[in-house]
Amino acid sequence: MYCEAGVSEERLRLQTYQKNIVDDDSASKASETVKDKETSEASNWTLIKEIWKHLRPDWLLLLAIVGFTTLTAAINIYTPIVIGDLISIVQKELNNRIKRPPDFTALNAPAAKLLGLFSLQGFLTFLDISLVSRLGENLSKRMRRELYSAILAQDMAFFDSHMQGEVVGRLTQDVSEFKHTFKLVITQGLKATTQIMGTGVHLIRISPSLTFTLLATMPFLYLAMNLYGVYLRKVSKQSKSGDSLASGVAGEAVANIRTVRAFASEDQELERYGEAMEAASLLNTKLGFHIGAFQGMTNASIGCMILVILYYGGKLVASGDMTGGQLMTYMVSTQNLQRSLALVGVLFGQVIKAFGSAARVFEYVHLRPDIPIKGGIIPAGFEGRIEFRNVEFTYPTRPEHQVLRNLNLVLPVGKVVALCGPSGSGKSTIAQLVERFYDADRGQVLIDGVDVRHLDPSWLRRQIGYIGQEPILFATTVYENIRYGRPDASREEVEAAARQANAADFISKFPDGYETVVGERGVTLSGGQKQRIAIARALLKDPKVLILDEATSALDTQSERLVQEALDKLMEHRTVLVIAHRLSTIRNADVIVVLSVSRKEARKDGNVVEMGTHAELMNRKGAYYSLHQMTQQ
Ligand SMILES: Nc1ncnc2c1ncn2[C@@H]1O[C@H](COP(=O)(O)OP(=O)(O)OP(=O)(O)O)[C@@H](O)[C@H]1O
Repeated sequence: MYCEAGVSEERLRLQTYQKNIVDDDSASKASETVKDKETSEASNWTLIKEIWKHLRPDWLLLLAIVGFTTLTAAINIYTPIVIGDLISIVQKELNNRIKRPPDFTALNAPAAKLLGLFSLQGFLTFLDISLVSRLGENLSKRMRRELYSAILAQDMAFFDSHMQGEVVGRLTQDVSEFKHTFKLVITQGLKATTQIMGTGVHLIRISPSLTFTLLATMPFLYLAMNLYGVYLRKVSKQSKSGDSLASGVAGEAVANIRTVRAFASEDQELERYGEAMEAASLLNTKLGFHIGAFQGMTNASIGCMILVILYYGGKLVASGDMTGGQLMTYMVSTQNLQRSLALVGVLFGQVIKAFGSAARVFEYVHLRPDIPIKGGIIPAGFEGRIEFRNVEFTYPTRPEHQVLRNLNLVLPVGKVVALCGPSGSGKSTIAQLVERFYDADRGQVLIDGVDVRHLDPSWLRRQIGYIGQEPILFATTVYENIRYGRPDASREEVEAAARQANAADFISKFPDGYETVVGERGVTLSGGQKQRIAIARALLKDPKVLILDEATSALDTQSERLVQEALDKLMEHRTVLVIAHRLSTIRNADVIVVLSVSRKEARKDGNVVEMGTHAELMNRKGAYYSLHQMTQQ
């Protein structure tokens, strides 16, 4: 069927994928799927440019935050100086207390200054946090929008080879993680960096030679951090993929909980999730190891810096180029510097992770689908003649299995063409090619004589109505579900479509009528009810071409009668392609096409075994006749 095909391949792919990411060190290799064109490693610079694109609309807000943060950092550098002044006054009064009684009024000025600084600092912190929160939300909103629109624009081959949970995970987890780190970097990181620079200047003023000795070691440290950072980013991306795959496994089971329950396969699902978690946890542990090593090295480097100060500063004091007090002040300032550097180190680890997340977000954004959702010719009129000319087709996710071979088929305007044949013979595939969910590998699918590849896909899909065996409804009201067929339809048109589809009666019996919420995928409705809502939706869409994929096969006789009646109305004056297993439903079709899975049976080595009306095919006593006899037994 349309949606369920390829589930087993998906699992196989998942297992291979998990094995890859554990065995293989290369994140890009791990994320390769059959039809994966995702770019492996976007450079940091490209990522920064992407992020900036989403930040630019808020540049004023960003500037204000940078200004406020810098001011907060300046206050943090200045406050110890005022505290020092205050201590000096106390010290002075202490020294003079033998000569005269202490005069505490001298304390008022620095105390008032401190009060002003603390109040300003509090106010700036409030501004910073609230503005950064706003900026982060705006940024993540834009990223999510762009990512979601990129996901929705992907072709079916993409959805065949990516797990639902993994795709949605990028939209939720990855964007959230990026947003969280972004906010931290803008507030804490910026402040720490400014403090590092401010304290640095302060240190140069105290002792230029000692400070330059320290600075000389910096480029080596920077280079080492950068090199290790590149590697960390790769490991981080792998670990994120592992996490997403685990959520994908759980998401799939929860989405298909009815099947899981019916097969009592809860334990099996738990085990599958456990395996995925195990793989993810191995990768996360590896990441933790490297982040630990990175931070350990940062701390050790800072310790070495202190040693340099003591050693070199001690020599300066001994040679009379520096006082003991100055060395003390220098040490205290470097302690502040060390704290800021440690914070930057911690943030650096987070930034590495966040870059991994951003890379995963923008990976999909840059993925160009082979079949776009829009663009191309929009013909002035549309008759509805469909032709398959020498079509060959293989699903991209299963290149070794050719599904359609030399298929030639015409769906005349306003006629009903029925496809029958064994399971796997390609009936649904033909329908998917009409909708251009996939492109033929060779040959052409022509709509009114124009190759579908030249037509605007969204225009084409608007001309086609599809009713499947298990209609998918959205978790909203009956009314909204019907109106999905034509969002600008009026209430009267929606109700008229429901009446035509034999749905008005049961809808009016619901206490909330058209406002009844149908639950996820329409679970609160019966199969026949869902089917009639889907028919009402299709009636409202009023398509020229209709595809009925085993639309009544899952229903009981009573329900089938109601649905069939509705379908008969829907089929009037349209080109209809019926996919059927039960031959009873296609007796009246204008043309019946019998397909085969095996090459031997088919004409000219293609898929079609026989073609004709019911009477012609019965007289021929060939494949259709045999199928008919089988269903009669
Ligand atoms: N998305 C997909 N990716 C890979 N292979 C697929 C996909 N969908 C279907 N197939 C394979 O293509 C072949 C034809 O499938 P299709 O669904 O068209 O058959 P069908 O005649 O409609 O079968 P059924 O009557 O069981 O619905 C099958 O071998 C199937 O496994």
